[in-house]
Amino acid sequence: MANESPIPVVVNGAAGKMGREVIKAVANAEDMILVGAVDRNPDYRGQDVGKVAGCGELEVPIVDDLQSVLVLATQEKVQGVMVDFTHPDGVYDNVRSAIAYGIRPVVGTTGLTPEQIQDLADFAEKASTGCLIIPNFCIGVVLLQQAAIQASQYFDHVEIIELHHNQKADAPSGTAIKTAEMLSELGKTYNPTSVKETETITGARGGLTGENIRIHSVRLPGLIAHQEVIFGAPGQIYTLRHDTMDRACYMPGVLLAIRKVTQLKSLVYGLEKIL
Ligand SMILES: NC(=O)C1=CN([C@@H]2O[C@H](COP(=O)(O)OP(=O)(O)OC[C@H]3O[C@@H](n4cnc5c(N)ncnc54)[C@H](OP(=O)(O)O)[C@@H]3O)[C@@H](O)[C@H]2O)C=CC1
Ligand SMILES: O=C(O)C1=N[C@H](C(=O)O)C[C@H](O)C1
Repeated sequence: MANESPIPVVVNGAAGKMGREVIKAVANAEDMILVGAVDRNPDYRGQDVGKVAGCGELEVPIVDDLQSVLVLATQEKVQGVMVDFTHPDGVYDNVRSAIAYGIRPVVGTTGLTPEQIQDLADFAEKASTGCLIIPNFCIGVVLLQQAAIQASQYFDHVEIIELHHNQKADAPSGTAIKTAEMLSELGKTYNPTSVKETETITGARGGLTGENIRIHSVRLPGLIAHQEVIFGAPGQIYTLRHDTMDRACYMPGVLLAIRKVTQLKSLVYGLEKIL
């Protein structure tokens, strides 16, 4: 880092649960400089984002106009990065805007459809701009996914249970969708059925992915983020489980992504691809 300029970082969703953690992490990273904080929640408008995040004044006010912050970021000496932890309803437009301004997106927000991800990939490719979409920044989750891929060579039956706090907007979780996609990479058809099933309560068997894997979503206060991948075979059950106890667990992955995206010229989907 010695003589290099710090990476200018804009945080979108800065007043949210994840946004506050990112503000603290970026403020403490010597090779990054926070240049903008955006959030649509009117309760925090104009407030210093460092005070909101609980890490002391940073002299960066929270604003609700992403475009103006992106324009400001383009004035920096080196190309900036936008970290997005907002909401499924706005993330696609946020990412398009950032790429249009040449600001590289690091996207933690889940809920993008496969079509939206493909469209953003095409847009990033045309603009030769790096973009990272990471459904889960936690290393423990990547390890769980890799163990699941290994187990899937030997098990034909698998279901996923994801459990989250009840403020979560999207279901199933981005992590569960990505896990099912990763299990499909072997080209297997999972869960061959031998009986005709009837659901007397719609949804009782969970949501069925294109990989023929069922995902069950639990939403309760008291939870943060948890996932089980359960494999079954005659006479045995193999369960993989990951538990998030504190959102700080995502920060090493977020900082890594901010650094890595500056070296990319296209869109990459998944933390496992940049480790
Ligand atoms: N990839 C990962 O590792 C992780 C991903 N996530 C994902 O990150 C996202 C955010 O999670 P979390 O921090 O818990 O959510 P929060 O609701 O706590 O925070 C989101 C913040 O962003 C604001 N916001 C929403 N939409 C916009 C927008 N279009 N422009 C500007 N600000 C906006 C919200 O305001 P308001 O309250 O007014 O809506 C809120 O202040 C979710 O999609 C979640 O699934 C979460 C944890 C880890
Ligand atoms: O909303 C959350 O909290 C989380 N969302 C992400 C997801 O949908 O997978 C990542 C993690 O599970 C926490």
